[in-house]
Amino acid sequence: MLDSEINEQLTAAANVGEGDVVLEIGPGTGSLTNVLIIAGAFVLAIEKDPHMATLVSERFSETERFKVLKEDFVKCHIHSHMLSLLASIEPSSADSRYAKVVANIPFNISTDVVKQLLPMGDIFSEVVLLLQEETALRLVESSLRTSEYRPINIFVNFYSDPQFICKVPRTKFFPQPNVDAAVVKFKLKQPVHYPSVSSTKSFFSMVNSAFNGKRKMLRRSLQHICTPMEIENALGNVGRPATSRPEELSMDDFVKLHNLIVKV
Ligand SMILES: C[S@+](CC[C@H](N)C(=O)[O-])C[C@H]1O[C@@H](n2cnc3c(N)ncnc32)[C@H](O)[C@@H]1O
Repeated sequence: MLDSEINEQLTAAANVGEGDVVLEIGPGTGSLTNVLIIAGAFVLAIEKDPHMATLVSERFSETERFKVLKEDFVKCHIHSHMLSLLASIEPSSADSRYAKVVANIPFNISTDVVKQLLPMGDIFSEVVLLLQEETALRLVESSLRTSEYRPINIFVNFYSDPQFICKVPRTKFFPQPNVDAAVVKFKLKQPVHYPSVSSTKSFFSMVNSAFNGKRKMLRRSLQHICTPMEIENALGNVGRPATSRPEELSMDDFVKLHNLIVKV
């Protein structure tokens, strides 16, 4: 069972208020759901365990502000569910076209959640998650020239502005796990504000190839795209040395490099 303080922190981090539409993943018995509903939100929850889903649906049967889908988040068509929910709710403010995600997710689906939700800036304004602290730091704080800098950091910054809200020590949980957690907020960019690339698919494919040979220079690891000479010239145009390795390039550098060497 979670300390109620954590549910309050998650709800406050997303600034949940009257009329907000919130997606919750894995409500369990509904302790966070309850805080969200009290804050005035309409909650759409996705719960994989049918028994839990029935329990939580019974718990909130008195309110019209709660709906639960008995589905696995990883296989669920979030986009269509959210669009029909948003269309069914009377808009109370200009911002009510956008929903929020507030969730205390099982840690084993953290990457799936981040990869699925961050590119949904057309329906969500922010995604607030309780993550394992180590994952939170890797997603939010890893920066250039560190051994932790990975394609997922480029992905996170492409689609959002991430913020580490607070650490949640393991002592706040019962039973106590053997890792600490953290609240993280991803403010999602709207699609018009994504960095300008001709194709996101080819952009992330180039970034992944670059990091596949992490210790390799880009002029070697991207040879399947164009010649080493063309890569060196493009790096020069980006203002980077011809011998650059992937961990030396910021997201903006990768965007510029992609636009110079990939013709789609
Ligand atoms: C750590 S979370 C929930 C804790 C709950 N929010 C609370 O405040 O007590 C565990 C819940 O996520 C559900 N769950 C696990 N994997 C899921 C998935 N892939 N999709 C949806 N729900 C999932 C589990 O059935 C369980 O109810």
